[in-house]
Amino acid sequence: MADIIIKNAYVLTMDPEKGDLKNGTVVIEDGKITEIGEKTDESADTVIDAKHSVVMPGLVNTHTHAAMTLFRGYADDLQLADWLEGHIWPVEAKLTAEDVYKGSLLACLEMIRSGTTAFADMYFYMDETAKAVEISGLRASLCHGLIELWNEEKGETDLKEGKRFVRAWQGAAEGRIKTMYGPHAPNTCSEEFLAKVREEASRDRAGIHIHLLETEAELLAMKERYGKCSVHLLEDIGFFGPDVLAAHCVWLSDGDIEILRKRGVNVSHNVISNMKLASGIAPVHKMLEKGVNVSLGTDGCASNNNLDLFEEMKIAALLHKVNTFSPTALPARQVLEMGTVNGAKALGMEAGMLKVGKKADLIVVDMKKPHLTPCFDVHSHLVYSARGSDVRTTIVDGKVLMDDYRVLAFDEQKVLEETQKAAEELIARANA
Ligand SMILES: O=c1[nH]cnc2c1ncn2[C@@H]1O[C@H](CO)[C@@H](O)[C@H]1O
Ligand SMILES: [Zn+2]
Repeated sequence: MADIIIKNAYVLTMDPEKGDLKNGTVVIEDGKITEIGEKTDESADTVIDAKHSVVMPGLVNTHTHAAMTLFRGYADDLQLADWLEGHIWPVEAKLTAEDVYKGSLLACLEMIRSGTTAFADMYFYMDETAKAVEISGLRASLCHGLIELWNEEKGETDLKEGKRFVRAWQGAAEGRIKTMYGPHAPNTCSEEFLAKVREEASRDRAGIHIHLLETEAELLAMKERYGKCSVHLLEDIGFFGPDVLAAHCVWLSDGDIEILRKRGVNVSHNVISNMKLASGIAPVHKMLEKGVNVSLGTDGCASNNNLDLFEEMKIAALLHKVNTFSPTALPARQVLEMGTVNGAKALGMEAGMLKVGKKADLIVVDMKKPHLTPCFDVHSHLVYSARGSDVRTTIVDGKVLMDDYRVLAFDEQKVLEETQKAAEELIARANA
């Protein structure tokens, strides 16, 4: 007997060998996909009728700061340095562990509702984010943000906490939580510190999540300090490898792209954050052409201002078209790959594709909506017309987290009320 059967669905497998099934069935047992086909002889405790719906792999958000939902809409329309140093960091200084728990739980709620099944996060009080992930049922790769700022003592304290976190949570929540090291960026951490982080990560067999060449200011500061850009600096200290997740990568030269490709570095493209903070346009089409693994991230809610990866897919597809003056750049299918397969690869997760043996991390998208009618091409609809709010059912690790728009993991109203209150109190403390 299986656990869940999803029937009567348009099955978008994202598996190039299998393709799509117009009217198919997906069988789930023990957290994994055990069967995909036209029909099944199995029976199950839970049968989901997915008529007029698409079943697809859950989306993977490869760069966010979940608890920053607390700052949603708090500081908009500012220069990045002013935004971060003048507005966000002063409020972050007043954050408590409880705030981070509430903000993270709200983020998990938003992700469950908008079809994200896994995410990569870098922040502080990460035990709290891990607890929120544990309760919500999502999958995540988490790290404590290390912001050394050339202060040896702070570097040591941060690294110690980063290590404690890596060891405490690796493989937790029945394997749904992975941990990484999170040096903030090459222009906020010294060369020596970055080398030390690399060493510790290798020792612990944990990956590394870092912001990389997000702004031109970073590029200029690096050239001034080291006479080379961030990518060359990291290459020279042996930092790169397929376990590195680099967020943004906006200001890359062709030579930098070649280094990232050669080292198998995973790049998280955070198109909305880059547009909102006017950081620039990442050379995504070039990276994809060269074979770099590029996935999608929302970044935190202070620079987005939501966690809806459907929006991210659409805007990525559009921006790179206008930027290259080529309407054939980043077609819908490729953008779907970025949101699913590539994301799962970046986080080293056996998901991102509906295939027998893969983790049962999947979503059901309701296609019986005015903005999704008529439907000629499901891929096109998912990228150009659908929204996160069209997701009706979210399943992670074979567990139903949202069933036909009803969130089961926790009390949704309570999360909304408590986070609103926590955010108001936090801002009041910061302004006191
Ligand atoms: O786009 C960004 N660029 C640089 N830093 C960021 C961005 N978004 C969030 N943070 C900051 O990164 C730290 C995570 O540990 C936090 O201080 C967060 O505010
Ligand atoms: Zn970020």
